[in-house]
Amino acid sequence: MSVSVVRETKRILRKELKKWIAGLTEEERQLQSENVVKQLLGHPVYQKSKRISVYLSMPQEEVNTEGILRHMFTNGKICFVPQYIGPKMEMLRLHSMEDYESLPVTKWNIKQPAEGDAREEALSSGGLDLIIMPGLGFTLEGDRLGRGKGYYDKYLQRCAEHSTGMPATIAIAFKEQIAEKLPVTENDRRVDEVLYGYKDGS
Ligand SMILES: Nc1nc2c(c(=O)[nH]1)N(C=O)[C@@H](CNc1ccc(C(=O)N[C@@H](CCC(=O)O)C(=O)O)cc1)CN2
Ligand SMILES: Nc1ncnc2c1ncn2[C@@H]1O[C@H](COP(=O)(O)OP(=O)(O)OP(=O)(O)O)[C@@H](O)[C@H]1O
Ligand SMILES: [Mg+2]
Repeated sequence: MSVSVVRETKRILRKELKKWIAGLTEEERQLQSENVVKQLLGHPVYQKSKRISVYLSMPQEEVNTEGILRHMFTNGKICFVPQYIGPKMEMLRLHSMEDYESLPVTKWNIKQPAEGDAREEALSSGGLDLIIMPGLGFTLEGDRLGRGKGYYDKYLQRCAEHSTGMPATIAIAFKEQIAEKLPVTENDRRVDEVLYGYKDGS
């Protein structure tokens, strides 16, 4: 597939996946979120990680990460969250649930630290052990379709070039976000593992 065909295919797939997710009921999304968060909290890679980046979920669109935040703050993990400004994304320190609640939302309805908010930045303060990855679609081999700005691909590229080294990556998803195959280019980085929710709670 040529680069432009991949780009167009990704665009169509993003639209389809957004529709799929929007078609789930609130209850289904909540049950799957609880299930996949439980899998993550029991995962040995999460358990041994200290410095962890987690995305702040968009209501109705993504696996809800509030349970992860609560667990991190009560279990001595050091929490970093994305801040995207223009083409660039950083991971900045988040201190508590109160800190989380007080964050402003971006024009895409994502909670994040305001521009100019002076916070510890992950790569200049020791790097990350684990990144919990958002996205619209995933394969079980770790291919990932994001929201189309390349923020995470570029961030992982920076991590790879940085002295603190490459963090582990675990994606969390609704089972409806799992695809057999996804179009990818050479900039797309695979995630180490994809965890997804089961509606029956098993
Ligand atoms: N919760 C959460 N936070 C996150 C991400 C994410 O996927 N989930 N990101 C992961 O990257 C970064 C933000 N990524 C974004 C990617 C696209 C658009 C956006 O403007 N989307 C529009 C228009 C797209 C366009 O103009 O081409 C849209 O979707 O309608 C916003 C943020 C950082 N924070
Ligand atoms: N490491 C990189 N360096 C430079 N540009 C990159 C890099 N990774 C991705 N890009 C560019 O970013 C744009 C969006 O990439 P892509 O369509 O893969 O986004 P995505 O993976 O869906 O988004 P995200 O990573 O933000 O969730 C593409 O034009 C791509 O070439
Ligand atoms: Mg990509």
